[in-house]
Order: sequence, then C-alpha cells, then structure tokens
Amino acid sequence: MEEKEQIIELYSALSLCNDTINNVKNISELFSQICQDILTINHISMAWIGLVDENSQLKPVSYCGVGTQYIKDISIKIEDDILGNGPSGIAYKQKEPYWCQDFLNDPHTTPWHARARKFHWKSSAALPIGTAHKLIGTLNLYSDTLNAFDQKTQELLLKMTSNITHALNAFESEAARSQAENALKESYTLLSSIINSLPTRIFWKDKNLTYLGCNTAFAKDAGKSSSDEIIGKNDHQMPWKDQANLYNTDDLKVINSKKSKLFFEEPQTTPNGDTIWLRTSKLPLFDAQGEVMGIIGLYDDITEQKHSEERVLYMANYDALTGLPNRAKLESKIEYNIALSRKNHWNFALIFLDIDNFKDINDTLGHNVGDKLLIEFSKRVLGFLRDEDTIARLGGDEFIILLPITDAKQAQKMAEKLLFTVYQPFTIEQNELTVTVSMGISIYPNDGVDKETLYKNADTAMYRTKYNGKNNYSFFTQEMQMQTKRNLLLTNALHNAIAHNELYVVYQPQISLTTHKLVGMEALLRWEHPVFGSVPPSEFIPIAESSGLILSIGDWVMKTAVQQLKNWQTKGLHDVSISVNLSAVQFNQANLQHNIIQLLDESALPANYLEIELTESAIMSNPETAINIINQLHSLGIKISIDDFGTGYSSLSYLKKFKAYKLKIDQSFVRDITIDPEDKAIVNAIINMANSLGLQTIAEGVETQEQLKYLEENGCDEVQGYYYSKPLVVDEFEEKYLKGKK
Ligand SMILES: Nc1nc2c(ncn2[C@@H]2O[C@@H]3COP(=O)(O)O[C@H]4[C@@H](O)[C@H](n5cnc6c(=O)[nH]c(N)nc65)O[C@@H]4COP(=O)(O)O[C@H]3[C@H]2O)c(=O)[nH]1
Repeated sequence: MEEKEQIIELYSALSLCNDTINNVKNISELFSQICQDILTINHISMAWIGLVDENSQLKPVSYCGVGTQYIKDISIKIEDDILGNGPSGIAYKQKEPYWCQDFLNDPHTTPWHARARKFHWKSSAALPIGTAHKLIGTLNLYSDTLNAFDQKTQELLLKMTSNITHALNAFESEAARSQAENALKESYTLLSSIINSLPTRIFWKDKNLTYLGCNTAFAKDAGKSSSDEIIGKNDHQMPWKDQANLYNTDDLKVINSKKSKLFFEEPQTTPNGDTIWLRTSKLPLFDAQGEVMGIIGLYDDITEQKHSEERVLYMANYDALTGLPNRAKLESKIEYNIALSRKNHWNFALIFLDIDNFKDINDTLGHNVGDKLLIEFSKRVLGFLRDEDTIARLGGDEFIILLPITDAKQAQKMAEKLLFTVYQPFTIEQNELTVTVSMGISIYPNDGVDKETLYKNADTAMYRTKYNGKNNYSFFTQEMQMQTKRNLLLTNALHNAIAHNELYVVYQPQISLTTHKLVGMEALLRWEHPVFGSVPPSEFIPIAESSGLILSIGDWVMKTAVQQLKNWQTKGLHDVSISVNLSAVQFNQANLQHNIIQLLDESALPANYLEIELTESAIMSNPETAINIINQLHSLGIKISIDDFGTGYSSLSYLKKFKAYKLKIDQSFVRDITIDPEDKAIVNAIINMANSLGLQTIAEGVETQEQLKYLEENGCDEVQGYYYSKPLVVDEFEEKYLKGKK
C-alpha cells in the first residue's frame, strides 16, 4: 500500500475511533465499537479487549473480526508465569504495548502457537488500556501478516489507546460524579425524611431573617403544607406576625454574637389565632467557610405541659371548690404581711371564720347544696372585702380572712359587718338558707409575731365564740391562752386518768313525785387529779370529747354504773334504774349497741334498768341516724331520756319519731320556776307535751320545797336535785338508801 493511502486509512480509523469515543454511552459500547473500528486498519484481522478479573485472568469482554474463535476458552494471565508472560501479560505488567511481529517464533507466545497456527496468526499486538489511575486490561490485535505493526500503525494504535484512556477517564469521572450525586440525593432524602418526621419544629433563616427552609412540622404551625410555601418569607408574613419583632430580636442576637440561645420559652400565635407556648433553641448557622450565614431554630410545643404546670400551681395555691386561695397561698400572704408590718410598725388582723351548723345543711339538704352554699358564701364575703384583703378556704366550712393594715378597732368593725353580710339569706336550689358564722380574731403583733401563733390564737378565739353560743366574734385574749394551755395539760393528764384510778362515779338519786320514793339515780363522773385537784365535768367532759378519750372513759363509766347497780340489787335495792350520760361521740360510734348488750350480759343486769341520757344537741346533730339508734336501743328494752330538754332546738316532728322514754327538764328552767312566768310557761309546756306524747318527765336541779311543790302540782313525774340529795359516793349512797335492806 502506498504510504499516502496507508496514512489516509490510519487516520480514518482514528477518526472513526474518535467518533466512537464521542458518541458511545457506556464502556461496553465503547469497547465493542473500538474493536470494530480497529478492523478498518489494513492487516488487522481480529481485535478483542480483555479485562483483568479477580483471578488475574484476562477475560475477553469485546471482540470483532475474523477468527474470534481463537479466544474461546483461551487462558491468558497477568501473573509472572508462562501464561502471564505472553504479549497481553507483558503489556499489562509493563504498562507498555507489546508488538509481536513474528508470533510463531516469539518464545513469549509459545503456549498459544498451536492455537495461532489454526487461525494463521503471524503477528499480534497487545496495548494496555485503563484510566489515568488504573490499568484495567489490554487491547489485543491479530494479523495473518508478519510485521503487521509498522511504525505508523503503532503510532496510530498508541494514539487510539490514549484516546480510549481519555474516554475511560471521562466515564470514570462521570460514574464518580453520578455516584456522588446519588449519594448526595440519598443523604438529602434521608435528612429530609428525618427532619420532616421529627415532631420538633425546625427552621433556618438567612442573615436578613428570611426563611431558607423548614421541616413539615414547622410549615404546619404556619398553616402551610410544605416548606416551599415558607421559603423566601419572613416572620412578618407569618401567622405570628405580632411576635415577629420579639423573634427577630433574638435571631439577631444569635447571629451577631455567634452564640446559641438554648431552651427558652416564648408564645406563638397559631393560624387560627390561639396562643401556644414554645420551648425554643436558636443556633448560628455557619457556611462552609465558617462564616455565620444565618440562624437555625428548633422548638417544641409545650402548651400542654405549660397548662398542666399552671394547673398544678393553681391547685397548690387555690381551693378547687370556691377558687379562693388555700392555706398554702394564705401562709405566704401572711408572711409577706408580717414582713411589711414589722418594718412599718403596722397591725394586721387574722379572722378565723367557721360557718355555724354547716354540717346540718350538708346532712339535711345534701353535699351538693352544701357545696353551692360554700361557693355563694365565698363570693359574697369576697365581694364585701377590700381589694387588699384575702379570704382563704382551709377546707370544709373553715375560712381565714387576712386584713392588712388593720388594728383591733377596725377588725371589730369588719367582723360586725361580716356578721350582718353573711346573715342575709342565700337562695340555693329553691332553698332559702340563713347562715351565721363564728369568728375568732388575732391581731399582729399583740397576739403573735409569727403565722403559726396568729393562726392558732385566732382559732382559739373562734372556739371561744362557738362555746359562747356561736353567731359572733371573739378577740384572742391571754386568758384564752392560759385556758388553752390548761386544756392541753388536762388532755394529757386525762389519758392516764383511768389507769391511775383518778376517776370515780357518784350517784344522784331520782325521786318519784307520786310515791316520793327513790326510783332511779344518775351516774355522774368525777375526776380527782393529784395536781389539778377536783376537775369539774363541765371542764373535762368537753376535753374528753374533743380528744376522743370519751369513748374509753364513757365505756368505763357505763360499766362501773351498771355493775354498781347490779351489786346494789343483790344488796336489796329493787325497782331502781341507773341513768348514764352518753355524749354525742359515743352515741355515734358504730359498735355502741353491741357494747351495751355485751356489758348488760356480763353484768347480768336486765336492760330495763338501764337508762341512757342523751342531750338534745347530740340527737339533733344527725336526727335521722339518731332515730335508728334510739329505736334499736329501745327494742333492747333500754330507756332513753332526753337531757337538758328545752335548751336546744328539738324539732317536734322528730320527737314524735323517737322511741324516747323521758324528757329531762333542764335546771335552768327549774331555778326560777317559782318566780319567772316564762320558765313556768316553758316547764308547763314541756310537761304537757310529754304527756300528750306519752313520755315521762323529770326535772333536774330541784333545790327548794317551792320548786318541788310547783312541779308536783303541775304533773311532773320525777325530780332530781340537792333538795333530796347531792350526787353521792358509793358509801354515802349505801348509807342513805341501802341501810336495813335485804
Ligand atoms: N346547781 C345544781 N346542780 C345540780 C343539782 N342537782 C344536780 N346538779 C348537777 O346537775 C348536773 C346534772 O347532770 P347533767 O345535766 O347530765 O350534766 C352533766 C353531764 O352533761 C356531764 N357529765 C357528767 N358525768 C358524765 C358522764 O359520765 N358522761 C358524760 N358524757 N357526761 C357526763 O357533765 C355535766 C355536769 O355534771 P355535774 O357537774 O355532775 O352536774 C350534774 C349535777 O351535779 C342541783 O340541785 N343544783
């Protein structure tokens, strides 16, 4: 071939090859096309491309031309052995083309001579191919002509492989780029899905405080469905535009200081105008150069938590029923007033207030009415007080009023007005209710300089009001303090009174006005203490009642009295009954009936000899229950007499339902019965009423012949009093009534 023709041929082959490189889409297309293009070169009969596999074998991936059967099952290696030192192995290892111009006489091609003869190969070439970084295989060419690869052909082939290298480089960097892009896409998708699935709201803004992005939760708070609707906007265009300045001040602080602001609470307005509470953190957002490019913010909706904190705080400080401050809240106010008053030499007053007979309202009209009354009562007192005053509910029907900068005189005025204010009827569920209150007042600093003392002293004064007949107020006095102290000492001493044999029972005869004979006796308790001396029942019985000691003491009295009567019966005292006082606390104990039956059994005293005295107030504190208990005791044969009759507020309608046996006319009516027409009228009314109800009457405190005569003439059945006898100790009683018996 002419040199010129050869050059044209070679360049057209190169041009083909370059076209291929420019047009192919992937490596396998490149290899197969290159193999075809090379065949356009004169003398080259077959071309194949082999890539080195993981076993260091050169594996054909593309081939073209005549005699491609040659490479079927061919074994070519790149290792340093006989199969690895052929033209391809050498070219690969030495990174140089191997020109084998006389194939059948080249010692390096010995393993393939037999195979080559079949295909008439006279020369071959192997050129390493790969990227700039890595060889991947060889381009292998075969010719049936000796010395087929002259200088020009070699140069052309070198140029071709160099272009292939460029193409491979381009494919490699394209693959790397697309791999990086995919990895980026994947990590972006992952990151987006993470931040969009987070309940925490996330947003980021540039230095101008324009939103650059956000997660779905944040977009939702702004009333949008995706971050696209947020990007490019600022806080003044958001539902929370009212808070925009507040937020942006924080943003700029973080941007300018480059310091995070973490976990602070702030309000936010929702798209429907509600206010929610957020716990927010803001952090500077840095670019790749470490420069602040904006801000990243995260927040959680803590509205629920905030509400429950507020609820807990409210419940810790306010009464759930009335909404008034509770004791805890009041105490902090008292402490504040103490500090203020100490500094300014002011007084302040504490009024302990208790609604009289509130229990009756609850018991008769139900708790619902009771609760509503408490609410209305609270409202009314609150409306009456000054802004600076505080009324707190301690529980039940107990309240405390704190009157700042108030002396005794002003407190008295307030207390008087309060009595009047609360006395105006309340209408609760069609019930017209009139309430009265008992109040106790202590004044700072005279009655105490600490809250405990002031509180205790107001309480003491309130009890004094109750004791004196309720519906009033009392100021705390030193005398009350001494009384309180004595009560405390007596309470302690009373605990051991039975064990120390300090208690004993005296018996006061009860005389029939028909026969003028002894028909009964009242057991009255006495307490002789080694230090306090003789303590009157009027003093220690209330103490025993309030401390609960009355239960054990009352049992002891009943047992002593019942056994005493039994003893006297054996000594010949017949047809005489014993009456025992039962206090309200004892009366309401669950096992009362059982205890009495057991006691009567043990003492072998028939039940009809036992009379139980109950005060009107003990019965009327819970009339419905009282009816049951009285009727049960009655069914056992025990007689019930109503003590101090006329002093309380017995309801006649109830009186009919009790299976009572006797009414005991209180000594306060008997005292002036001969001179006071009112007392006369009351006593006569009681006797008449008892007669009409079929009840017995007994008058107590009869001291004179005149009183006795009056009662006798007016139909009273029995009397008890100093006229006949004072209460007697056992020996005296036996001396007077048992002498000569049996
Ligand atoms: N001025 C005057 N007084 C007379 C006369 N006759 C009797 N008395 C007194 O009148 C009180 C009558 O008892 P009470 O009304 O049941 O009133 C009793 C009763 O309520 C209570 N009490 C006494 N012993 C017991 C007891 O064992 N248990 C309970 N729960 N209460 C008791 O203490 C109250 C006072 O008892 P005492 O001081 O013993 O006072 C007794 C008695 O000594 C008289 O002619 N003139």
